[in-house]
Amino acid sequence: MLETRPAHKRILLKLSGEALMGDDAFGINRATIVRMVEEVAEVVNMGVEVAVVIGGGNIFRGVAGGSVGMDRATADYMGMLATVMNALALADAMNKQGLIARVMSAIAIEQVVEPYVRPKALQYLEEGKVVIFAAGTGNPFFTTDTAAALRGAEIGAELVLKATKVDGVYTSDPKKDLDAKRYARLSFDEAIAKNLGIMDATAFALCRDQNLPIKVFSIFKNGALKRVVMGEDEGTLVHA
Ligand SMILES: Nc1ncnc2c1ncn2[C@@H]1O[C@H](COP(=O)(O)OP(=O)(O)O)[C@@H](O)[C@H]1O
Ligand SMILES: O=c1ccn([C@@H]2O[C@H](COP(=O)(O)OP(=O)(O)O)[C@@H](O)[C@H]2O)c(=O)[nH]1
Repeated sequence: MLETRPAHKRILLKLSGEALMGDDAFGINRATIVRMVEEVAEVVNMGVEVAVVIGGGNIFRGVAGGSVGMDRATADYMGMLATVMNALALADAMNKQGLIARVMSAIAIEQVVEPYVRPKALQYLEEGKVVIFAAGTGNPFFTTDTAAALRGAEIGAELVLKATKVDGVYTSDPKKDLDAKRYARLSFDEAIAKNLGIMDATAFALCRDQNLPIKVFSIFKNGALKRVVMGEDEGTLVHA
């Protein structure tokens, strides 16, 4: 008989900023964000506690041309602010879908969103609200993947889910190498040693040290999030 209960109680979902563009050149594609939110709603309605870290590549890319030659830290702060915009759009779409979403920012912008306060985030999750962590880690030279690992560890998530443009971790970048093979699972040590570009080494190392597994799967595949949450065969598991 098929298992009908979720395999995980609390998850940290990392949503790619770039994937929010859909087929557009930059920005947020409405149909894409609505579809993502429907998928999240499905698992929330199954009783899974969901926290989200959202990227910013869709907006940051728009200014990346202008950021050439810019101070790296300044450009990174712009990237973090881009994630705040995405978080607001995502929360709005979630609230329209009937979910209750709360945005918490790692950078203080209190007129816009509340600051990240860990006990408050835990309280929201226990209440069944979706918590969207904005502004990454709040520090330049990091990525939202590392923010996902960090917040995932802080909230005691059982799994970090990286919803991205490819359907798993490959032996090399599948967008450049047609012969790349997908792993069903691999260890953190292997991912780091082989320098697999799907996630940065800081994120992998943090998850490895905290024994927090990562599942990489495609954001474009219908029902993939639910299948991951149900513990079904989907994407690639990176484990200790
Ligand atoms: N070994 C690999 N396996 C899978 N994808 C890879 C690999 N190396 C590089 N990539 C690339 O990494 C991209 C995902 O990383 P990134 O752009 O940081 O995603 P996100 O926008 O979700 O943060 C994929 O679109 C893929 O082209
Ligand atoms: O803790 C963080 C998280 C993000 N960023 C900046 O924000 C940008 C957008 O995040 P990311 O590239 O991870 O988004 P995604 O690839 O998911 O769209 C990054 O390029 C960084 O410039 C940062 O400086 N510190």
